[in-house]
Amino acid sequence: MTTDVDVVVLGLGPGGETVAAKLAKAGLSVVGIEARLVGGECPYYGCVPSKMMIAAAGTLAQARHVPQLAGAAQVQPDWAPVATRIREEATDDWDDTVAVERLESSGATFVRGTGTITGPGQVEVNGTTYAASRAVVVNTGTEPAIPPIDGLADTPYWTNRDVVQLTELPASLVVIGAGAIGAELAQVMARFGVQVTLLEVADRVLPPEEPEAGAMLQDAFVAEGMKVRTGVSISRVDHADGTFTVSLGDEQITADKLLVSAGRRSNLAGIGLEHMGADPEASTLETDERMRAGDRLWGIGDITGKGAFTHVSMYQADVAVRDILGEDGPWADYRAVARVTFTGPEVASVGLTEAQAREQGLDVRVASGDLGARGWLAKEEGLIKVVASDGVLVGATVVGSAGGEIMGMLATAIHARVPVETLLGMHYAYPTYHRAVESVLHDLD
Ligand SMILES: Cc1cc2nc3c(=O)[nH]c(=O)nc-3n(C[C@H](O)[C@H](O)[C@H](O)COP(=O)(O)OP(=O)(O)OC[C@H]3O[C@@H](n4cnc5c(N)ncnc54)[C@H](O)[C@@H]3O)c2cc1C
Ligand SMILES: NC(=O)c1ccc[n+]([C@@H]2O[C@H](COP(=O)([O-])OP(=O)(O)OC[C@H]3O[C@@H](n4cnc5c(N)ncnc54)[C@H](O)[C@@H]3O)[C@@H](O)[C@H]2O)c1
Repeated sequence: MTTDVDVVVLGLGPGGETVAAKLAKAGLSVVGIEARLVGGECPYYGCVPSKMMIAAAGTLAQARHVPQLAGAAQVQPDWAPVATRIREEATDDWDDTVAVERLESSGATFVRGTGTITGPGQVEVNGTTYAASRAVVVNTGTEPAIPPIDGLADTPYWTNRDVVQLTELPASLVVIGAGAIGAELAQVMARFGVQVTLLEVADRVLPPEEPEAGAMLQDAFVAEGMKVRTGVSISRVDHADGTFTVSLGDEQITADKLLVSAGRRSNLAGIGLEHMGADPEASTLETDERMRAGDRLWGIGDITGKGAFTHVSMYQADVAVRDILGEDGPWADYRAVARVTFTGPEVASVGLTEAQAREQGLDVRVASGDLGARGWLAKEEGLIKVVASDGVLVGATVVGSAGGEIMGMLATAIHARVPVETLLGMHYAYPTYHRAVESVLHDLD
């Protein structure tokens, strides 16, 4: 059976859901296809439950800061309120009825199932072919990547999808991978009293970020009692009698549970991209500034490789919507992609790192400093680093409890190409955290 529509959206992560709803509201006939839950990884297994966990763990950390500044406080962690909030307030017990109703109320048709592109503009799901006259928008996202470590595949390891569903915590946990997922979840577990060992193959935690940021975060992890091992090579993983054993050559690390957070794999293979002229073997879907990936084909979200973040997926969704509706831009611009790893301290960054700016052959100036008066008042260590070229900022990193918020002004400066001279002429309220930006900018030359 074939049904004619204007647009098919394949995969309804944050971007796909946005595209489907906005195009339907604009009057197009839209079918949205989702194999699992409408909204994708972020609301059910990613950002939302993990940030609920982080808010709870951060509260414990604040209470533990009391002796340094204000006397004594007793802290008795309990996972039950976190598990309940995730179930009842965040995920509706992993039920997307509300999201499906929201989508359908926009006028879109929803189909639950695994869709496959079978020809130009044609997507098949559950035995029906939808023929799109205007666009197929692919937003199929990612799955946890499981590294090819001997023995690992045969063990009952966890991924982020298991950790967010926990009702009880283990006594001990090994975490493989200290990217954003590993760093955030490992610290939550540690703050709730789990004995955590974090293993990272690269020479530092959060390898894509500035080395100074990774070093500061690693120190914070160790100060909170986590074991952190960088530059490791895991030779084997075993599971017997309820215990995981992770072998680093001759050395063995044991724990009750194992979390694999070693990166993500794009859901591109097997979805039939070759029928619309795209490479089905590629790890990312190549898109232009309008998010076009071919004739009548658009791609958005993590699969585009432009930053695996909810806000990037939704930004790209808006670009694709404008293009499909025949509107003018603005088209996609990735100079000032902002990102925050919500650890304690937060690691927030925007634009290029110093190394990336140098690789691009830019005439680079850098400066860094601490959190100034506010950091001293709060007894808080932190870092602000800026990367400038030709009189404007091209990158910045902030490490601190309010790192993501301080980074906001730096993102504006990079996005709008505000000259450093102009930034130096503005007012910075005393004693805010962001006032430290001014001193760092003064050190640029
Ligand atoms: C633990 C964790 C924490 C995170 N925290 C943050 C954060 O704080 N901030 C942030 O910005 N980002 C965060 N992220 C990343 C964020 O979740 C993703 O960038 C975001 O979900 C955007 O993904 P997406 O739009 O590409 O699609 P996804 O959310 O991956 O959704 C894609 C959807 O497509 C469906 N699908 C796949 N193939 C098919 C098919 N053939 N047919 C039908 N449906 C299909 C899938 O079932 C899925 O629901 C986090 C991720 C994780 C795992
Ligand atoms: N706060 C946020 O915005 C947030 C939070 C979580 C995730 N995310 C997004 O999701 C993406 C995926 O996160 P992720 O942490 O899974 O991936 P990642 O690629 O960022 O990190 C994976 C880490 O695992 C390490 N690794 C890989 N194989 C290993 C091995 N065999 N042994 C030891 N270490 C190994 C890698 O070197 C890397 O540092 C992130 O890049 C980010 O874009 C964002």
